[in-house]
Amino acid sequence: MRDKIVAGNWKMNNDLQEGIKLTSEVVNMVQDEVMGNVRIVLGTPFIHLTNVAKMLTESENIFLAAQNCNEHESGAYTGEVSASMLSSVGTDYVILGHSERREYFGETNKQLAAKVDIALGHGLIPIFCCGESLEIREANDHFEFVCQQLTESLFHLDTEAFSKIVIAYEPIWAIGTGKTATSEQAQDMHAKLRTHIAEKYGTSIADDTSILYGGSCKPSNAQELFACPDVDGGLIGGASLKSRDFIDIVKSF
Ligand SMILES: O=C(CO)COP(=O)(O)O
Repeated sequence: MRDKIVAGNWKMNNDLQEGIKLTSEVVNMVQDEVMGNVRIVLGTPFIHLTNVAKMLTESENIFLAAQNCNEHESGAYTGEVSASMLSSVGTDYVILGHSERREYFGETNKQLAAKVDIALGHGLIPIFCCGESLEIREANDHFEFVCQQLTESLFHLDTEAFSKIVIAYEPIWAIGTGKTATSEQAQDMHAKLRTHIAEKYGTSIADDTSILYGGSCKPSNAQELFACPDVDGGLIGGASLKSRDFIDIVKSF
């Protein structure tokens, strides 16, 4: 059985006080309201991790994610943060290969393969992001493009290591644009990715891999997206910055 996951990606938003306030609102809502069996993940900026980790010690179903890690173990990489540092402060997940990191920081599939390895090596669960631009979709190359992102960054893993990975499909044209993929477009891609995983690792591993959708997911469309058989949750940007919206998305399952 694969996990249902709703992960917030705060991106570069919230100072420490705002992050603490948002976290405490989420923790309280999760305590007070009835919700299904969903793993909730807070993807905070690095500087929040230590504080937020301490706030989550009592919460069994709320987990902590970083938004990136460096691919090297340690050393002279000024300004970077290592996977072992993330683990040492209680981080559970790390978002890797977000399209913003690919676009603005030049991250490549090959580099991401190294980030995935080091993250797993330090006990972090990668939330591996993939997704196509509008241009690629309009050229009808989107299935091939996204499958290749998985092949090049993940398919060197052995079965045991791959079974830990969470995938997030985020079509670039839907991120922060208010333009959500239709549930049919999301389902088609998720099914395609699951088949691609099955061809490499077998159907049992593919069936157990959580594949999240991201891109303008909000309370008004989450229910329809999460009802798709191959959509196992969401990676939420803008709507994760408001506790009520974020929790309403969690409750859309
Ligand atoms: O990039 C995203 C999550 O990683 C999606 O962002 P939005 O939900 O703001 O479109």
